[in-house]
Amino acid sequence: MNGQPILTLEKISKSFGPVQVIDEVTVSVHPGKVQVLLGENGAGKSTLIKMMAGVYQPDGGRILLDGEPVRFRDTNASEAAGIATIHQELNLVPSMSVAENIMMGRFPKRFGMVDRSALRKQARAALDLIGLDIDLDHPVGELGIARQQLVEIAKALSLDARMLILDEPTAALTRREIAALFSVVHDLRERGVGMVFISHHLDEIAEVGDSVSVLRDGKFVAEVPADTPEPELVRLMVGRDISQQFPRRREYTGPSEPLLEVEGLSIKGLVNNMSFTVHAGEVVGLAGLVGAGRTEVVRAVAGVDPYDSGTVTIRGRKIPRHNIGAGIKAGLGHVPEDRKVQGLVLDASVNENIGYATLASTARAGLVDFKGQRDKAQDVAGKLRIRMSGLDQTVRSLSGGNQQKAVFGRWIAAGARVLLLDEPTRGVDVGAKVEIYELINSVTAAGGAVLMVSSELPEVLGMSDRILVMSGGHLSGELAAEDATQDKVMTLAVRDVVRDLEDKS
Ligand SMILES: Nc1ncnc2c1ncn2[C@@H]1O[C@H](COP(=O)(O)OP(=O)(O)OP(=O)(O)O)[C@@H](O)[C@H]1O
Repeated sequence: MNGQPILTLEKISKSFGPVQVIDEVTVSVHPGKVQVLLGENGAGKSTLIKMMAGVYQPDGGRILLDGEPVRFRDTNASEAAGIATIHQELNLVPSMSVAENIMMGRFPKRFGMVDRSALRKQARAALDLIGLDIDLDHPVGELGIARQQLVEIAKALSLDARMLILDEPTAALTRREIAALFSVVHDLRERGVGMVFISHHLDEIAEVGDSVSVLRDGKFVAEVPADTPEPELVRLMVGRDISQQFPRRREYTGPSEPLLEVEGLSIKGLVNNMSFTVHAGEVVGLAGLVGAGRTEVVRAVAGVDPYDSGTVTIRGRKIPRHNIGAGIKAGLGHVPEDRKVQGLVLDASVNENIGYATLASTARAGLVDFKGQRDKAQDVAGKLRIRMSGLDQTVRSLSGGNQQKAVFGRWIAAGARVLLLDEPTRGVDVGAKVEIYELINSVTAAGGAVLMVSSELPEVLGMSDRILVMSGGHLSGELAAEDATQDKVMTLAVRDVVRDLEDKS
């Protein structure tokens, strides 16, 4: 690539204790270009961007800023050099307004008081940089994640950032929001901003990237153009071909008894009279648009949230509402949408997190069998290929995708018979996705039942035996796997939206 890079990591290495996580990796970020970082979960992408941002210091190699060696002691130093990171967990204060967030730490003053009108003017100018037209006084916490992200980008640009690091920015966005984000990215590229982009969605790479640096096990594998065909990217990334993206197999031949029965489930304003059954050996996909009520159904069934009426029956046992423990006892496992908030004890070890639901099942004669539990955790972590230094590593320091595998592992270890999966492969790389699908197969092959919410339609179509579609809190239809297409699912998903529009016109 021509021209001087903004930033170069040159033969950079990093270890945590005895574990070398990055091994002599070189990567450059050029003005007006989007440099994609690609690699499996745990390959070292986050560690690399943390060194660009001054969160971590490398143990070997050099960082060059405009061709000159530099050392970022902390994030303030990298920010002063014009480098900003847009994290997955955003850094905004939810209760404060859009304008206050953008101007945080640099409120304009007049006669010793905050100059509100100057504050609004400067914040508006920041939003104008990316053509974002939102209410300056709106509390940030009430905006959707996509808009919060754009506010953060506007804030960074108003602080004169000339290089943006976008860490899995599309993971929690809808298609339309992704399109809006990409149009901002294209715009910034025209204006000469350099960007680093991390995503596990290979189809986004050609659309948004210029060049791709592929990492495997902390080592540089190759740098290729962003329009490299996806199968080739996968091969570079995981070191093998993935022949079948959705390897659904129906191996269960036992009786198809109902394992999960939901009758007339209603939550005021969110879910209206949902009834459905999931049988032994079955994967049922729950599809719908964001806000259709899918997660609310799953959380109510799992006992996380209360519901107003209806019943939940697991393996013939009626489960009291709002009672997580009763569900677990009946064989229920829940992989929630937000693993950090609901799924994991971040400062506990992998062993403890996986074992959390298992201790009871491996107890012998009423005694807790720690050794048995540990063996089981080791076995499950191995099957899931959780990349870790050992079972005692804290979950907080695992890479994002490996954290997701740990939540999954808990229920596999506990032998859950009914799995509720809410976006089970979010943040998970293509190779590990197939591993998770294989685990879903093994649960159903053993006579278990799976209810899966996913915003990725190909995943729902590829892995479900039956698809329930929700629209506006209702069950708007059901499709057998053989008959389901993206179009048919979408038609059912927007049914209530269309009806509302017709009623209004
Ligand atoms: N503070 C830490 N202490 C110990 N090990 C760590 C620490 N931070 C990261 N690691 C290890 O470094 C490796 C690389 O992690 P990193 O988060 O960079 O991967 P990643 O490529 O971003 O993965 P993902 O796609 O899952 O987000 C992992 O094996 C992780 O366990």
